[in-house]
Amino acid sequence: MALIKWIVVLLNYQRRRRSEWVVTTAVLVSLYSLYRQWAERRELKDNCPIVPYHNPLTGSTLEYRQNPQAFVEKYSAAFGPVFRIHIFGRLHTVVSGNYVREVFFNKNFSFADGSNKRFDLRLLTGMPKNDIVVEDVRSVVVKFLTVQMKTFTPRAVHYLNVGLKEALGELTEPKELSNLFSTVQHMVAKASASIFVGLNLCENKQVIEAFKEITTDVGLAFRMDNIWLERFTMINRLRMWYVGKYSSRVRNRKMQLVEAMKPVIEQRLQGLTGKIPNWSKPDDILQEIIENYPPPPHCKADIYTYYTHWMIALIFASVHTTTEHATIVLYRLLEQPEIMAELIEEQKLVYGDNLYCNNDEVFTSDSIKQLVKLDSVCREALRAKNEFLSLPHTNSSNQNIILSNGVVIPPGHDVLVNFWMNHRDTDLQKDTIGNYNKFEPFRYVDMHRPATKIGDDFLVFGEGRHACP
Ligand code: HEM
Repeated sequence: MALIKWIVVLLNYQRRRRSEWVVTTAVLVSLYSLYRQWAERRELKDNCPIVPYHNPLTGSTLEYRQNPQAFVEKYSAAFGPVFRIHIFGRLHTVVSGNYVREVFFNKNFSFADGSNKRFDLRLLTGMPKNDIVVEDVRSVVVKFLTVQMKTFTPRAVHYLNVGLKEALGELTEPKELSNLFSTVQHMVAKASASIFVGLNLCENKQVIEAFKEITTDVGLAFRMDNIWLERFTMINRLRMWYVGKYSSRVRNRKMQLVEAMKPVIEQRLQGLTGKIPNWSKPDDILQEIIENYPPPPHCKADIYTYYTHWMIALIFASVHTTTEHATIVLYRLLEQPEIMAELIEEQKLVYGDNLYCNNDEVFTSDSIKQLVKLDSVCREALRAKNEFLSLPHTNSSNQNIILSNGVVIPPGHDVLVNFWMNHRDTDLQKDTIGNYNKFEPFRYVDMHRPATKIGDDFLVFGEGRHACP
């Protein structure tokens, strides 16, 4: 009996200690957050309006997440193109209208630093610091991908078709799908792999799995929508580092890619030294990287992992983004199926009988440019997509940046781009149709605004020095 009493006392004591810990931590966290807010607001001594909020710990985050469209419309109408909000645990400045270019074109604003606070690819996938820098990734895309569009376009079209057949089988009769994303994801992964790692590796199931899944794996291993945790940049960086180092989900996926690529990299390195008779240089991005970007002297990763990190950087830039945006376009077409007939008519005009003769070579970048109606559907679907406050940019310099209206952005402070309002701004949008809350498929026909033309009125690919190449 005495023993039971003693155990109960001990358990109660432990429970009390645990609650004391929880309460103490909560108090410290709250005090720290309040102090940070006070310090931030003291630093921001301009007259920029701040969206009112009642709870100093959560700010406007819940209101924004509940209905982002209503939120941005309400406060843009109330405060104009530049205002501040307390969101995601910190004060941010929101910019819209022509002010967005003051952010995109200023070299002291960094998209990489802004997005790394919430999603640092290097930490999350265990890539050593400085082995691969974003400027080099951009150069690779510009020098070896954009320039070679003529060669790569028919290949991409071919492998999109192969991917479609693999995902759905031979389509001899209509098939019902529960969603489009996974089919498009398979198609995009297949086409991207054919260009990034080449024609042999794109037949490897493990490689395609990794191309498809690695972004989701990282997203599942690291969730950044915890309203209490998101304010702590350092703790979140630690969490990201932990995922990159210890998450078995991420590590296994990475190893899957390394193991598949190892023999191919080995063979290519030997081929370059002339040890393989009749070896011909493969025509893909991996080959260009092997030849032009050898591991830097400080690189501690083995050569296979180093080149795999390159592919991971390219996958993160391209596979999920392309899948998501292509899916958005397809859903818009499903919403208004009557548009299809016009698009098929346009394709018949451009390609004639070639459309049905299974010859991917006819899909050149020049012929695709003639599909102006399809292009307009793509641009319009992306203009009208559900994106609100995004593309965070941090002032990465050690001095204040002053916007042309006098608003001061101190070092380390983040700016969010008001994507939603710019895409509906009647001063910026130049077409004659108007009605920007509606999807108008042929809004851009004859407007000389193809889906690739970026600007203040179309921010899907960013703008300025770091716009999507
Ligand atoms: C629909 C698909 C895509 C979308 C919506 C998209 C969107 C974006 C956005 C918003 C940025 C940041 C721009 C800025 O900071 O101003 C970006 C940067 C970038 N994108 Fe894309 N992207 C797409 C596809 C691709 C593809 C296929 C590649 C090729 C590998 C790619 C490579 C890059 C690179 C390398 C950067 C970094 C540029 C830099 O920092 O200088 N993207 N993209």
